[in-house]
This record gives sequence, structure tokens and C-alpha cells, in this order.
Amino acid sequence: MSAKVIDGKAIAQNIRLSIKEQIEKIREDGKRAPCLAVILVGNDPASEVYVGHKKKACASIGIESRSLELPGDISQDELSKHVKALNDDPAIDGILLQLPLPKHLIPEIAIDLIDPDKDVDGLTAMNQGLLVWKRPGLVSCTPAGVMELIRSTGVKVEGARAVVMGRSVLVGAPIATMLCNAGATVNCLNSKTVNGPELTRQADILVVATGVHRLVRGDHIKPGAVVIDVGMHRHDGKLSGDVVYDEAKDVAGHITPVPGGVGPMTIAMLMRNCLTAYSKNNL
Ligand SMILES: Nc1nc2c(c(=O)[nH]1)N[C@@H](CN(C=O)c1ccc(C(=O)N[C@@H](CCC(=O)O)C(=O)O)cc1)CN2
Repeated sequence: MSAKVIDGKAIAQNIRLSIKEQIEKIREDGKRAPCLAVILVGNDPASEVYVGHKKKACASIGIESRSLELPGDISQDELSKHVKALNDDPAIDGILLQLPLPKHLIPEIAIDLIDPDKDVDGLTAMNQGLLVWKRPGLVSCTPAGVMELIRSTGVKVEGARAVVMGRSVLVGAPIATMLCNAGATVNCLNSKTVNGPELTRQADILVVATGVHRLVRGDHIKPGAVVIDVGMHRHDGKLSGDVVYDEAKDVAGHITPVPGGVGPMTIAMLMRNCLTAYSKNNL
């Protein structure tokens, strides 16, 4: 049996289209467009590409974007001043600090200065805490995208056994919380987990966000499971994930490809958060 491929690109495109239509209505009512500010520190080539994708996505659906390109040797205090200035700017609805930051900077200090109502990445302690409390807030983009992809399969999350591999603040931890909030029984694995494959083989839903290339093999997967691969690795110009796709697709029931799975959803969820932040602050 071959798994159904979860087409993240198509799902993301539909979401973006719906946001575009909502923004068109806002504009027809004579209101200003939502505006996203993206902060890029230094010149990490991958970050430059992602920021480019985000600005392009904004332009394609009617969200304005401003980018703040800061030198790689900027101090924590200077970075804080820029974040605070954007907080105070009423023309800015969303603020995003592209990660990773240069090593001398502490990301959580800068992130936590972002006004939670403008935190379109959903990474402030406030928004992460609201998620745990099951209260409305801005939810991190990749985890929100992963949940949409799981829902698109029609597989019931409530009562399912879910395994999340990875516990990062950006991805693993919020996904585990969201699955838990949706009624799944969740195991969150890390590099110290003993007998990981024994646990992954019991998972109806397996989310892999380890950053380890080709870690999950076909025989680590429960037949028929939903497998979501958050990993992204570039080798010889080709992208692939944390899951050995060619093996996994013969075991899983549904699987995300890399590229074309989680990545495009991250950007679609960012667009959705921008509209949410704008609506909360302006309507
Ligand atoms: N502040 C943030 N920083 C980072 C985040 C984030 O959500 N917020 N996530 C990642 C990088 N990222 C967005 O910033 C991101 C990565 C990948 C994609 C994507 O669309 N990938 C495509 C392939 C693209 C390619 O060909 O290079 C895919 O998977 O199909 C979007 C966003 C770290 N930093």
C-alpha cells in the first residue's frame, strides 16, 4: 500500500487565496492593508531566502511588508530598541524576527519584547502560555500548519496516539501542546529517549521535527499512520526531510513530502496570523 501524499503546497495555496479575498473586502471598505515588519539580523543565506518568500507571499495577497535589515554585530540593546519602536508604530500589525539570530544574541530576550498582539510568529512567552491555557492567542506558524495538514487527512485526532519527535520551542513543544489540546494522547520524544522506535511504531500520528536527516525509517512507522515531516535538509541542491520518504510512503497512510509539505504551510499560517493581528488591532 502506498500512502496518500498530503499536498501542503495546494492546501497552503487555498488558505492564501481565502486570506487574499478577506483582504480585498477590507480594502473595498476603504481600510488600510495589514502590514508586517520582518526583522533580519546579519546575512544568513537561508534566512535571506525565507524572508524573501515571506515578503513575496505578503505582496501576492495584499499584505504590506517592511523589512528591517540589521547588521550581524548589532548589540542585544540595539535590537531591543528596534523591536520596541515597531511595537509603538501603529502602522505595523505584525512583527517577525527571523531565526536563527547570530550566536551573541539571546533570541528569547528579543522575542519576548514583541507586543504579544503583534507577535505573528506566536513565539512570545505570552502566546506560548495562552496556547497551554487553551486561550485565544497567536499560534506559532509551523505548528499551526502541521495541525492543518493533520486535519486535512480526516483522521480523528481526539483519542489518537500521537508521537512528536523533537521538543524545540519553535516546533516540537507547541505541536505537542496542540495535539494534547485536541485530545490526542501525546508522547514527546527527544535524543535521550530510550527505545524511540518502540514508541513511534505505536503512533497513529507521527510528527518528526528532529533536525536529523533521514532519522525515521519505514520500520519505525505504524502501518496506516499519518506522518508529518518537519525536517528540511539540502544535499547536492536537493531537499529532503527527517523521514526516509521512499520507505515511509509504503507503510504510512498519509505522508507529507519535503519539499511541498510543511514548509509552504509555515508561510500560509504567517499570512493568517498577520490578518488575525490586523483584525484584532483595527476592526
Ligand atoms: N521567525 C521564524 N524563523 C524561522 C521559522 C519561523 O517559522 N519563524 N521557520 C524556519 C524557516 N522558515 C521560515 O522562516 C521556512 C522554512 C521553509 C519554508 C518552505 O517553504 N520550504 C519549502 C522549500 C523551500 C526551498 O526550496 O528552499 C518546502 O518545504 O516546500 C518556509 C519557511 C526557521 N526560521
